[in-house]
Amino acid sequence: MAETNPLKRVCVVGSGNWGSAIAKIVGQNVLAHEDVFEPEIFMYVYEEIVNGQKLTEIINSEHENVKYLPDIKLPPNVIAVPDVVKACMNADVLIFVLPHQFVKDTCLKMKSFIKPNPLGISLIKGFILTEGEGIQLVSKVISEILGIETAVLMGANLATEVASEMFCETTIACENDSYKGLLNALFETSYFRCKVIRNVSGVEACGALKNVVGIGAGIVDGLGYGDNTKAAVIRLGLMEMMKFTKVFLGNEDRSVFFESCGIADLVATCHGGRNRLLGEAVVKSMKDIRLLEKEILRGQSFQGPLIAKEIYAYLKENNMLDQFPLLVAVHRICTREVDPRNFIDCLRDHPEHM
Ligand SMILES: NC(=O)c1ccc[n+]([C@@H]2O[C@H](COP(=O)([O-])OP(=O)(O)OC[C@H]3O[C@@H](n4cnc5c(N)ncnc54)[C@H](O)[C@@H]3O)[C@@H](O)[C@H]2O)c1
Ligand SMILES: O=P(O)(O)OC[C@H](O)CO
Repeated sequence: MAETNPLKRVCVVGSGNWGSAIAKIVGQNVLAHEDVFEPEIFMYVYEEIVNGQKLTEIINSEHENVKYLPDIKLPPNVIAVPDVVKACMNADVLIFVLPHQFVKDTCLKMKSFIKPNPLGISLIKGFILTEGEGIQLVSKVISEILGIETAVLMGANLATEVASEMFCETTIACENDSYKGLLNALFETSYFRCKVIRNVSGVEACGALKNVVGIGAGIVDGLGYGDNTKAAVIRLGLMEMMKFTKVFLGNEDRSVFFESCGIADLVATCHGGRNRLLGEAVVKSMKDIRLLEKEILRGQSFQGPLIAKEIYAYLKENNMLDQFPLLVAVHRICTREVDPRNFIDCLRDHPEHM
């Protein structure tokens, strides 16, 4: 009888700023739990040429993702693989950490090649908008395409700070309690404190929505307002996040907003996130946001504008635009339909004040 390997093989699907930072943690943790995991992990890298060399070759020789997470060494047991099928085919655990617009295509490529029942974990903060189907949670799309159970991990986790081992917390959500030990073994470190809860959809909604509020925080920074105004953006943004989660998901569990994925991630993003940078840039320059993304992030991506568009489509279809003025204004400012200077009116006239 063929022997089955009891050790679990882990694959990280994605290798941007956050993908590389989490690969560092997971790479170290699989070595610390050699009775549970295979010692090597594969990291799927969307191949590109950097300084005349393939990025996968640079990562595998220098153990550094010089483009997306420079100056941070990855453990040598993190192996960069340019073919997603080869990266995922023997995996028992699939960690998804791609910008959400690439999730569907990537999962469709993986679909026929994965093992029967791997556990998926999505670290992706976004929604997926499909023509005719509306918006969906990323974890749901992964689960539907691949036929797997998908947990989520979201929190106040600016990747560069995590990679530099500055203390932070995160929230993991999984409906199946039996995975709790495995999830802690994969992700927890002395500087990355994980709390495992059950509310998958609530945690994921927080992760997506805070990116849009983060742009709003950048807009008030760009307009020259101070901390009180930013606090108003955070508060009104949080109220809209709670309301959206209730109407979109029927999820009324407010406790999730007090976890790291909720208020903490909102505060971190509104102060130090890439989406905040975009909001500020949109006020100071009339350039198209895709050009700003290229100039400011040089390959990384702002997820906020796409998420704002996805939310806008949902609200429009459901005749609820007037109930979410902050989320709607961010979308209209990003598309240049509305002058950023009008953003303060939307805060002043917000229904929360009525
Ligand atoms: N960066 C952070 O601080 C952070 C923290 C928490 C969560 N997140 C979330 O993690 C997710 C991934 O973000 P990131 O920061 O790791 O990425 P990133 O924005 O740094 O980089 C973009 C990535 O997309 C890849 N890519 C480009 N075209 C592609 C294609 N056609 N197919 C597949 N991949 C392609 C690039 O190679 C690169 O790895 C997002 O949902 C983001 O919101 C980011
Ligand atoms: O840099 P941002 O705005 O994409 O936010 C990064 C993380 O989501 C913060 O937790």
